[in-house]
Amino acid sequence: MISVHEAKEILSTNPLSLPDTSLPFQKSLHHTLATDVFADRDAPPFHRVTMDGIAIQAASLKANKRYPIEGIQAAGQPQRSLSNSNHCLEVMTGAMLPKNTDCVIPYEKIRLLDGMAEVDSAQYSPYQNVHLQGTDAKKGDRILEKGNWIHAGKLSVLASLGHAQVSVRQLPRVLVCATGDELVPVEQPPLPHQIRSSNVYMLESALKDLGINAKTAHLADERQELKEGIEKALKEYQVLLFSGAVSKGKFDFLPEVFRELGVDTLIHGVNQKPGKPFLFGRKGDCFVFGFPGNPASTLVCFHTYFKTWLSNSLQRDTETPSAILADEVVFNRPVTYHLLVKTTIREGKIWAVPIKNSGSGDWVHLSEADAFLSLPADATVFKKNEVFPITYFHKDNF
Ligand SMILES: Nc1nc2c(c(=O)[nH]1)N[C@H]1C(S)=C(S)[C@@H](COP(=O)(O)OP(=O)(O)OC[C@H]3O[C@@H](n4cnc5c(N)ncnc54)[C@H](O)[C@@H]3O)O[C@H]1N2
Ligand code: MOO
Ligand SMILES: [Mg+2]
Repeated sequence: MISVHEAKEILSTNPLSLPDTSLPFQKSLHHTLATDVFADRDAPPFHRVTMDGIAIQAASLKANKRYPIEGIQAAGQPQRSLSNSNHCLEVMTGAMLPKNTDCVIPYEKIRLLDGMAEVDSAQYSPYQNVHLQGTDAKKGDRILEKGNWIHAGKLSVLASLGHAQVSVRQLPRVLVCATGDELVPVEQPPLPHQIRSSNVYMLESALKDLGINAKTAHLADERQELKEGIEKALKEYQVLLFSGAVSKGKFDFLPEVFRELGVDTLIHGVNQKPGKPFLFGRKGDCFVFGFPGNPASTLVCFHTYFKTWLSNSLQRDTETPSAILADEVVFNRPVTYHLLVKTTIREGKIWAVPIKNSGSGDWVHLSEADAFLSLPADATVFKKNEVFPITYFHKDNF
């Protein structure tokens, strides 16, 4: 059976080819930038007032000096000019610093009386409380890079730079398909031998976190139904995510049906726990992921394989975070062990606390985990304080 590393190699040599597309910037959230983005002007574009108060010339300051007020410079008004160096203009946060002034004194440090502003002290220097033009970026500077993931902060940069349309990598059309005769819809009371379908919603939600609005389906453990459903889906979607029916059972028809439909199975079985029967294949430009049906297996394989593969296909910049194991773990089998954990931050470090659970079918304790550590196959004792790669379930980033 191949290792996790070998499986990832196979995935990385079979990327999905995704064209670039132009989107209104509000719709670009969670997409990957396809171009660098440059500043169209300085940031800030003018000397920006940072406190509500008065603007004066710093050189004119004396303790208890009274400045006649010439008027108000509000945010959004063209720049005013101070006509007398012993006068002041009231200024509001976000306004242009008026011409012939170089310092802002906040209202809390002055008294307003009869059209005058009296200052407390002379302890102000030039450009105090002023955000100087071009401090953060100069016109032409690169602000965002191709491959950046667009989150709320980056989306606001696109707005600030006037990118009403933005060039991004297209996200794939994905179908999430549950399999199994035992599954009933959430709204339906299950009979004693039935369970509620949950993995499909788990995958649908995990995809939403990546900006992908997937369609969902449910196919019975019935060869012909599976064949017809999948044949159609292979033509309509770029990615099919299945949960269940990939192991050794008499009704685990997926591997066989894929073969019959001409899907080239590139991975079936990985030396890992959970998720041993994981399957990956392709037919032309349509890619197929068969996640083992146990809920923890489905979720761990989604993150380990699908997410990594998508990020690679999108040429997105990624990080490989790690965390400190908070308790010793012994695992006596030579397989990669994806250990469910809950993370906490203590003394500025990320600690991973193992979640006790009864195996990959235990969805109750799965919900307590926010990540998993991947413990290597070539060791059995994993000591407290050792550092291992971590994958987060809920982190926005890849
Ligand atoms: N003889 C062997 N048996 C099994 C092996 C093996 O190697 N040899 N592998 C085990 C492992 S590991 C796993 S994981 C499971 C994987 O099974 P399948 O992918 O074939 O999935 P199913 O048989 O369809 O279901 C397994 C389990 O998961 C539940 N399930 C499935 N889909 C959903 C869903 N959408 N929502 C909620 N729960 C779901 C299903 O009811 C079963 O309980 O096989 C082991 N067996
Ligand atoms: O390895 Mo399976 O994925 O645990 O039940
Ligand atoms: Mg099975």
